[in-house]
Amino acid sequence: MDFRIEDITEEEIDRRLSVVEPLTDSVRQLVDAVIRSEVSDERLAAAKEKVDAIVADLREQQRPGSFGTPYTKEFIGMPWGNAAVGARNAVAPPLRIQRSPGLAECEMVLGAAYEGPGGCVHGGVAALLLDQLVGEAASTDGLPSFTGTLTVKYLRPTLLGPLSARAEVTRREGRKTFVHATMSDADGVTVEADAIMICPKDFVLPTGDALPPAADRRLDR
Ligand SMILES: CCCCCCCC(=O)SCCNC(=O)CCNC(=O)[C@H](O)C(C)(C)COP(=O)(O)OP(=O)(O)OC[C@H]1O[C@@H](n2cnc3c(N)ncnc32)[C@H](O)[C@@H]1OP(=O)(O)O
Repeated sequence: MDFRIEDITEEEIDRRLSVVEPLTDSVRQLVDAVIRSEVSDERLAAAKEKVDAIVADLREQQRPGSFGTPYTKEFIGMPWGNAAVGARNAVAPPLRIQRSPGLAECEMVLGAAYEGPGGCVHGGVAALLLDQLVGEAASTDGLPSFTGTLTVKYLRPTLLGPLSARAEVTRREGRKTFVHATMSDADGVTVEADAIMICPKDFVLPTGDALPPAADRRLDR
């Protein structure tokens, strides 16, 4: 796992985000436009040429493999490639997660890129987002927790559009944290999930350091 340390300030994080987040948003717009565009085949083919040129430009300098999760020395996490919340990942819906002890919540608008059955959210996307949320809720005490088991129950179709999601810790037993999560539309809960999150035994950072005290850790931003 890549938890490398990057020695930068919060101001530098903000500066980098101010550059990449608008780019990621534009790529999200691109994805949505490709799905829904009804322009001619010729214009679609011309768009491909332009996109290929942008890709070639960006690939002139790129890191090998994935983005990983760098941390500052103050243990602020930068999971910017994350599939659910990555600031540089256009696949991730633009979630803004609110955290308080044992609780993670967010509101979102899921559009055409997240479709499963016609007009409805893909079940795997709902599971992805709830998986992230249970991880965030379990980690609000600063202990990194991995999903051991995630059980998802789809109560009724979730229509694309404005939605909210919530995950709450229900109990802790040693390294195990139990979390209940829901996804809801304006009429109530559409998907619910229960997770057993586990803090791996003897967790140490790849730098060889033990984790700092929980109060000093901010696993995400
Ligand atoms: C802020 C960040 C948010 C991030 C959100 C993202 C969430 C994710 O998607 S994480 C990625 C998906 N999950 C994974 O890849 C995890 C892969 N699995 C593993 O790494 C390990 O199996 C891990 C860490 C879950 C458990 O390993 P380990 O620490 O060795 O567990 P182990 O010591 O055997 O067991 C500890 C306890 O957990 C239980 N347990 C172990 N595995 C599981 C499991 N899969 N499900 C439920 N319980 C389990 C054991 O029964 C044991 O219970 P008890 O103490 O009561 O006997």
